[in-house]
Amino acid sequence: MAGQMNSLLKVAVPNKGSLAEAAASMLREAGYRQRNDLKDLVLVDETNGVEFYYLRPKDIAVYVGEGTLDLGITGRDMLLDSGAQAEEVKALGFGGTRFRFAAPGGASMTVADLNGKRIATSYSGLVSTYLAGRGVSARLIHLDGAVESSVRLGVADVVADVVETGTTLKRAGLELFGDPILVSEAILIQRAGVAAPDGLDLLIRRLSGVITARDYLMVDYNVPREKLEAATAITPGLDSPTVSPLAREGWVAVRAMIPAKQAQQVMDDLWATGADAILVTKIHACRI
Ligand SMILES: Nc1ncnc2c1ncn2[C@@H]1O[C@H](COP(=O)(O)OP(=O)(O)OP(=O)(O)O)[C@@H](O)[C@H]1O
Ligand SMILES: O=P(O)(O)OC[C@H]1O[C@H](OP(=O)(O)OP(=O)(O)O)[C@H](O)[C@@H]1O
Ligand SMILES: [Mg+2]
Repeated sequence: MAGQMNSLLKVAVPNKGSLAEAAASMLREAGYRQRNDLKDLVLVDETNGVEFYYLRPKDIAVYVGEGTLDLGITGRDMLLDSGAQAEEVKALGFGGTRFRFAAPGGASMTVADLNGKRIATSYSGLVSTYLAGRGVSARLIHLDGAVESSVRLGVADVVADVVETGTTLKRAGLELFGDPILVSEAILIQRAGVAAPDGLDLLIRRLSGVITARDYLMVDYNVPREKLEAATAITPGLDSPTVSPLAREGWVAVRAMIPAKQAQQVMDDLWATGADAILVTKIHACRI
């Protein structure tokens, strides 16, 4: 198969930071080779026709937007901040954050209160676009990190930063205000306004397989035939559940995929309906 490919698909992967490990794990789970040495800058996976470039996550949209690399994994917040000519192809379901304003006593503030304020952020592009869209005029103080300390240290009145658990903000004595500027997660990006590169469909199918295998479990159970309708209403499956005959008179076996987060509730509900031998198993890989 590799022999048929005339050129390798060039994919950028975060080399460090919050997304790096999760991105590499997802690619590994999808069957791609990943680097073992964190100092490697490039890894060629000839068998799968892909070349991985390990780059700073904030730079990835730039490389993809310029067309030097075909695809990249980065954060949605980073893509929008960069202003690069790249677009989101697929959300990857990890690295979830919110991008928020916060200030001391922020609980009583609104976005309109930002007029004339100094806002510290590492995402100046994202914040200036947001403020311009709302007719707010503020001074942006660009910092590379540890933005939460800027207010205490007197260089800013407000911060606009990535929030995951909110612990860092709380420690700095800051309170959130306004709607989230952006809900972010890791995404796959490609150059905007050009045809999809060869190999994109296959990569997406593989990544989708990993996401589905993480989000769903398989449930098997036996149920009296007269309870089948009630039971399959609880486990409709993605398409339709598989129903098979059982040697046991009047009973059938059912198999369906269920959302992993609801597994315990589904088992309780099935049991209450009269099902038994309820088994939940992990999906290792799939193509849906
Ligand atoms: N807990 C988190 N803190 C920061 N960013 C996170 C977190 N979880 C997910 N992300 C996402 O990861 C990306 C930030 O990547 P970045 O490489 O800046 O991470 P980092 O942990 O801040 O690394 P560093 O500060 O070492 O550069 C953004 O898309 C952000 O939304
Ligand atoms: O809401 P939390 O769960 O507390 O996580 C969010 C914090 O983590 C990140 O900082 P990081 O550790 O990357 O340091 P940095 O600011 O120097 O990038 C981010 O910039 C926030 O400060
Ligand atoms: Mg950081």
